[in-house]
Amino acid sequence: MGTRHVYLARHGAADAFGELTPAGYEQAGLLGRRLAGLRIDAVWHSMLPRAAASARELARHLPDVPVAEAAELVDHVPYVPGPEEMPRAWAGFFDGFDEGEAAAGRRTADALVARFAKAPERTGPDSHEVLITHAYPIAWLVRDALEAPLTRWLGLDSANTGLTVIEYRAGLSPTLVMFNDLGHLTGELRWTGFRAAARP
Ligand SMILES: O=C(O)[C@@H](CO)OP(=O)(O)O
Repeated sequence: MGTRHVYLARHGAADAFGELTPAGYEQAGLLGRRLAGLRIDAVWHSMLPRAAASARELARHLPDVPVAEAAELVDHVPYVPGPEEMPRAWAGFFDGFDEGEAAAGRRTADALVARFAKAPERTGPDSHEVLITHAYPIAWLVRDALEAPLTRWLGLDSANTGLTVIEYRAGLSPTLVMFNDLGHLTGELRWTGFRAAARP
């Protein structure tokens, strides 16, 4: 049965202007080395500079693999919970979000799923794509794969270059193979840009 292998990663660490930092380049290079042993058909990236630079850097380890922008991978808030489903801890986060922004985010989220989260034909060939994007689109694709409630994208954070793998097969629920794996990073690079409060 044809399997669509999707390797998702958040870009490397970025500065306050959204540009990749030296540590971010190192993280992206290490992710490239990790992926170098795999068959990869294409690298797609968000149009934002931190994602585009990460994709180019990791692709140095993937000779002859095409690298291209995909509009659906842009950073966006995929779903704004309604008042009755809003987790209390997140309520302040959505202050100032108007309906137009929420609708635009939802359209992008739908387009993201339509393009990258669909199973191939049952008899189709395997495919292997790397997507370099942002924390919220990754959270949305994981939520979609788990068929979890729409609000469940909240709290599914990714570290810089954290690797998430999802496999899609016709007629089956998607398989979440790994989430936010940092096995390619060592030492301080594991923690650069990491947002969890429990940093040692
Ligand atoms: O700002 C953030 O927290 C995330 C949201 O997706 O963006 P980025 O992964 O680009 O840092």
